Amino acid sequence: SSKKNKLNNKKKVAVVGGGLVGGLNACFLAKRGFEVTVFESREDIRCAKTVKGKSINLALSHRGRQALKHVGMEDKIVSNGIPMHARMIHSVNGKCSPIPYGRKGQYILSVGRANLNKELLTAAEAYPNTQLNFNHKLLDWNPETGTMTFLGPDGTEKDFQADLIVGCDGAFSATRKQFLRRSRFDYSQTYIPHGYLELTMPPRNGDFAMKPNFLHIWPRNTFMMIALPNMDKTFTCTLFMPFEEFEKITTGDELMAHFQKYFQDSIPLFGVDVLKRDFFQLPAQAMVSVKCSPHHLNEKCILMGDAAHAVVPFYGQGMNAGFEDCLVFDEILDQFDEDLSAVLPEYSRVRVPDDHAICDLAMYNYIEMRAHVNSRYFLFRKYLDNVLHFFMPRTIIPLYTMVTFTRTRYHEAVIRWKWQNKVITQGLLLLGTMSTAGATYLLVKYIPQKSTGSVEQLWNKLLNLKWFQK
Ligand SMILES: Cc1cc2nc3c(=O)[nH]c(=O)nc-3n(C[C@H](O)[C@H](O)[C@H](O)COP(=O)(O)OP(=O)(O)OC[C@H]3O[C@@H](n4cnc5c(N)ncnc54)[C@H](O)[C@@H]3O)c2cc1C
Ligand SMILES: Cc1cnn(-c2ccc(OCc3ccccc3)c(C(=O)O)c2)c1-c1ccc(Cl)c(F)c1
Repeated sequence: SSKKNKLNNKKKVAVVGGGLVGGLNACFLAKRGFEVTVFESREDIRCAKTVKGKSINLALSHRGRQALKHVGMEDKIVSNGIPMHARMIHSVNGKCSPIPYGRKGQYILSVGRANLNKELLTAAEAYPNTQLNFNHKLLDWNPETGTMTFLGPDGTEKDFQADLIVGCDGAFSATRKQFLRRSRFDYSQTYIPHGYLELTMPPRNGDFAMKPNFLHIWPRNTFMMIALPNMDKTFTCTLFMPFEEFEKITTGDELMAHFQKYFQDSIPLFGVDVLKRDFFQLPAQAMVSVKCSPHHLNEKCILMGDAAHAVVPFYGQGMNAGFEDCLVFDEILDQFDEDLSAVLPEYSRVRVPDDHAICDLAMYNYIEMRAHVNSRYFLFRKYLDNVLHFFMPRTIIPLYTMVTFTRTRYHEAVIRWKWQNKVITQGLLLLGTMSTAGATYLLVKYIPQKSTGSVEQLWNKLLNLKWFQK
């Protein structure tokens, strides 16, 4: 309402971090009429040539799309993404097996990180009540007054006052520093022994080297590789290996021997020279999992995105969860009529269990894939999921489907998944018991006469047992 908007313009909100979640949050908050100021430590990536750092492309799925849709960005982002309707599982022998994600409409999108970040910054900047400040690095802030201190482009320190600070400054958040000084603030971080490295698979004869509308996966237990398509007909392949394995590969020959053994089909698609160039260009990057609680401090500050919950990338949900943070916060602002003293605690109460659940799910996937998942197991599990879901669509919904294609709260998806596993286990047990009983019955019935006495006695004893009559 205009009255509310008039009131809002008085609320000054500082968004720390102009990455994916900070960019989207700026759109949400500006759309609501707040006076939004974004502070980003890096330069404006829209002027920079290339953006080094994290993954070059990402899987965008339902949760992230719903958040983008709320600020009118979904169509633009989706139009620049490439749909992946199925996984393409690459076996060691080079065989490729597609497994659909679900019904026709269920697909995930490969989107370019840099382009997404640029689009979000441009969309935020389009609001008259938004200002973007680049080359501004948050040094610290005062929880009582809300005064922030930034290191500006000229190397001098600048203070800034806000009614609300939204910390979207990533896994190594400076905003979060103040939280760590508070009593009853829980914090944990875990580095996993795997690192990741990005390799580019060039086009072949002017077209994609592999089928583009798939999430390509080479599951090799300890080693995994995935490939997501880009608009320029390249694939960005991410190789996940323990750091100690990366350290063993120091020469081109060692690299080729490794790829011959585990990812042989990909060698002609990369080309030996490209593979060697990309592999030795940058060191493998670390992956950290961060959990904390609560996500707010007083009614002054709220953490969202990786600043609140950095997840290992084995579910393709980090950005989607961060985008959903923005949507949940917006929903609670509506619920409590923007009364921050109620909104911030409610946001932590509602969102922390879900952000912790996706942290745990991503780590579970990592451990499960590292331990069990080769291509045969991957295919078996996903076929089983799809068959059970086909015959009992309302009873059995694969966990990946709940996480990726619905907005089922992450922690509720885990509860339902555990219940489903119990149903499946008991179902299999019952099936086993019935078939054993059936087999025994047929055995007893058709065994030649002379030897049936003892078996008959046994059979009657079995039938008289209590547990048979339940
Ligand atoms: C290899 C890999 C693959 C991934 N794949 C996927 C995927 O497929 N799907 C998915 O959903 N997610 C994926 N993710 C996760 C996703 O990248 C993150 O969840 C997402 O980038 C989080 O966004 P964010 O804005 O919270 O943090 P970031 O993207 O880290 O942005 C933080 C911003 O804050 C700025 N900043 C930092 N400190 C300060 C400071 N002191 N002052 C001012 N600014 C500051 C930084 O410069 C940066 O611009 C992947 C991550 C990795 C590492
Ligand atoms: C970027 C992105 C988007 N989604 N996923 C993803 C993750 C896990 C999956 O299943 C786990 C599983 C398979 C088999 C048995 C148990 C669990 C599936 C699936 O079901 O297709 C898809 C990824 C991804 C990210 C990193 C690696 Cl290493 C990877 F392989 C895929």
